[in-house]
Amino acid sequence: MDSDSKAIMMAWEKPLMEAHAKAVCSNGGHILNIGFGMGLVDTAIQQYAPSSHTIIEAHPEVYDRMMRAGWGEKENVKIIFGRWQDVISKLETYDGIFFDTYGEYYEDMREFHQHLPRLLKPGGIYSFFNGLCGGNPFFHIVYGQLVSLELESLGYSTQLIPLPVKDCLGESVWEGVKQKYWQLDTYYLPVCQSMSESE
Ligand SMILES: C[S@@+](CC[C@H](N)C(=O)[O-])C[C@H]1O[C@@H](n2cnc3c(N)ncnc32)[C@H](O)[C@@H]1O
Repeated sequence: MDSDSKAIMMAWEKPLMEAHAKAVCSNGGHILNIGFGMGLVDTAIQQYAPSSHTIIEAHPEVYDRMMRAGWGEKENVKIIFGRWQDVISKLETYDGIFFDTYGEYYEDMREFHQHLPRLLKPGGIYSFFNGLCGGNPFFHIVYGQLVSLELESLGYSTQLIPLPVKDCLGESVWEGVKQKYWQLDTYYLPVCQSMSESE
């Protein structure tokens, strides 16, 4: 929750983050996650014991919380503090990449996608938190198509895997929250792969 009671990440997303982790860790190897938040996806990634697990986080309070929780001492974890835009030159290549800087704009994610061909190894899997227009079923599908087309122009095919979320989302989840950022019954989990690999 931010200082204005606007939700930016909530515990109901745990099963979704577990599904994202499973997708990006399906080849094992070296994993990159951008945006630590509550650490849900990173906790799930750790369960797959990747060879290396790089986390980029920009918010000083989130970074402090990560350090206090011992993330800095995990053997296979490398934490890069800063905005991904400012630290991208420090990155290597990865077998799995997850991107969730929710709070940033679509344009930021779009800019990140331009770096995928350099960051994602051949055969690697990319996924991102698909909260695009999560309050409107029509525009959510439109955005899903748009981002798939943009990724296609970079050489990636995108599968949007439907996951039912209605049961995780009773009214009590939103008590005290100003803006429901998600109002749909189905979450479409993106799984992107180079088109030459997925043929
Ligand atoms: C919604 S949370 C991520 C939640 C995470 N997927 C989880 O499983 O808990 C978004 C995170 O991205 C971070 N963030 C936002 N913009 C960023 C940027 N430009 N570079 C790096 N981190 C950023 C925020 O500080 C926040 O911790």
